[in-house]
Amino acid sequence: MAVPSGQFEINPSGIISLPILAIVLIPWLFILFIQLLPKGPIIKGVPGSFLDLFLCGSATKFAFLSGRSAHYFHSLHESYGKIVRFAPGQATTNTIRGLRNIYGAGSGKGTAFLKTGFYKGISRRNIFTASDPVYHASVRKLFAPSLSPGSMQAHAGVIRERILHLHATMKEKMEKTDTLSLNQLLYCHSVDTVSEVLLGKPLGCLKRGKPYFWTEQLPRIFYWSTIRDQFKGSGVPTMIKWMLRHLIRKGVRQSAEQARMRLINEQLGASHTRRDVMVEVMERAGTGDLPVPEIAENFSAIMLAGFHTTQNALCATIYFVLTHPEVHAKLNQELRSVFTSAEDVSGHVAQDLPYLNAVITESLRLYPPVPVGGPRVSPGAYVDGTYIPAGTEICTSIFALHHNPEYFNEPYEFIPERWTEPDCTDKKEAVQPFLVGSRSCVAKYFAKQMMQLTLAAFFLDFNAEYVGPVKDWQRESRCYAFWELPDLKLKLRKREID
Ligand code: HEM
Repeated sequence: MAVPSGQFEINPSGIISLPILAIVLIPWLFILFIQLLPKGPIIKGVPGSFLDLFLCGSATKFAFLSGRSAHYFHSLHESYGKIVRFAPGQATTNTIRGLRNIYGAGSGKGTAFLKTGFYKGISRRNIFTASDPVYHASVRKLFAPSLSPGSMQAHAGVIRERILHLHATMKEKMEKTDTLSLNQLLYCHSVDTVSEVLLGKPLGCLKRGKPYFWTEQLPRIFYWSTIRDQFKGSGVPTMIKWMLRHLIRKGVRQSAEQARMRLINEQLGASHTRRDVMVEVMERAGTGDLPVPEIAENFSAIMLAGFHTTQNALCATIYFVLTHPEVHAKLNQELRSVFTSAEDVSGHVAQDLPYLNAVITESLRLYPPVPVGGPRVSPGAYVDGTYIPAGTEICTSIFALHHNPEYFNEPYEFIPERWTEPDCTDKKEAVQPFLVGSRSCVAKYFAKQMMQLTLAAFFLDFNAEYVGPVKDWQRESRCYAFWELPDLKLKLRKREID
């Protein structure tokens, strides 16, 4: 009988019979199961899914693979409490004390919760991936002074120039259509701004109309690093690595790295027209003992860490403001009382605007760009009253901490007034999107300044309306280290200044 069009004919002799499939599959699954059984210490007294314990943390693995890890960790805390086992040798906390115990612990030998092997899978040793506290401290000492609040003020003018370029690009596009998707534009803006402040050269992504491939590698690298971490010892990562190398994307990661290092090395040799971060760092490096290739590797790491994080935060804040008309009106009123347009936004004034900063902090609370806290290895210490044996992996889920109902009234609501009303009883110190301690975000003030200036300028220059399909920004986002954002589709009009 002829098979209807669009369907495949099934040849019964051509398919593998069920018993043969079972003979092959069952031993393979059994070996995989044995390989994935926990090899580290068992955490006693920490609750978690009983079923998952015997299924090698497969629910967690699925959550990571499907981009639901932030929500999954939060739901584990809702079911099991403040410290939860999310895989046989791995635990998470969602409390302020837990956060301080893990990330605020000293960096002394034997007392610090050091970064886990997960980071080694991301790239070579640098400020972000290093677990050795001595090496990390030497790099941090070299870069941190140029990213302090005092130093950042000197870059406000450059950031404003980038913003004006962004607005000019948007206005040009608005001549053809009044509806724009801002995701890529804000990504290009973040890349150009971060590279200009750090290296003294905007990469020209906005001008080009799209990012360079190598600027977008980090989420993929994080994704594969997570898979490697979750499936370590099972042979699965080796198989995937082999397939990627030989069959699919031969050398993509390598050429991305080469392109990035070429740019940095060019800038190290170029003459700079202003005192950007690279000029300052190289002056300081003259008296230290970090070789130039190591400094270049660190510039690369710092730059990459800034691209997606700031774009995530900018997009989310614009979405939250535009979907809350009363917040939008209040913010406009504050901005217009001190600035006329994007041309005159200034870092000094923006940093002291209470409502603008409340909007930013509330957005970072609801939608922290790094939602699942960085994993650390316990040195054998108490975390919020529970002993976590040496060698166990533990983290604070920032998303779960920021939504902890013990700390926040209406934790799922966007309420900037939490940060301005003196009577508000919410626990403010529970909001730590940049983490705390010696491994917290080294560029926190840079990120904040970029947000203050970019957002102030956007709301001053445009009347905007959100016209995208999303009703719940958080639920509709996938999380692979950073968020994979929904479409920030806006209907825009240039604001007439009266
Ligand atoms: C809103 C924006 C940002 C947020 C929420 C954020 C958040 C974070 C968090 C949570 C960490 C700790 C990660 C971990 O331990 O696994 C971190 C580290 C780091 N961030 Fe950011 N970040 C932002 C923007 C930036 C920018 C703009 C840059 C650079 C231009 C940057 C550079 C770094 C670096 C280099 C580290 C590693 C610091 C160290 O270990 O000493 N970040 N950031």
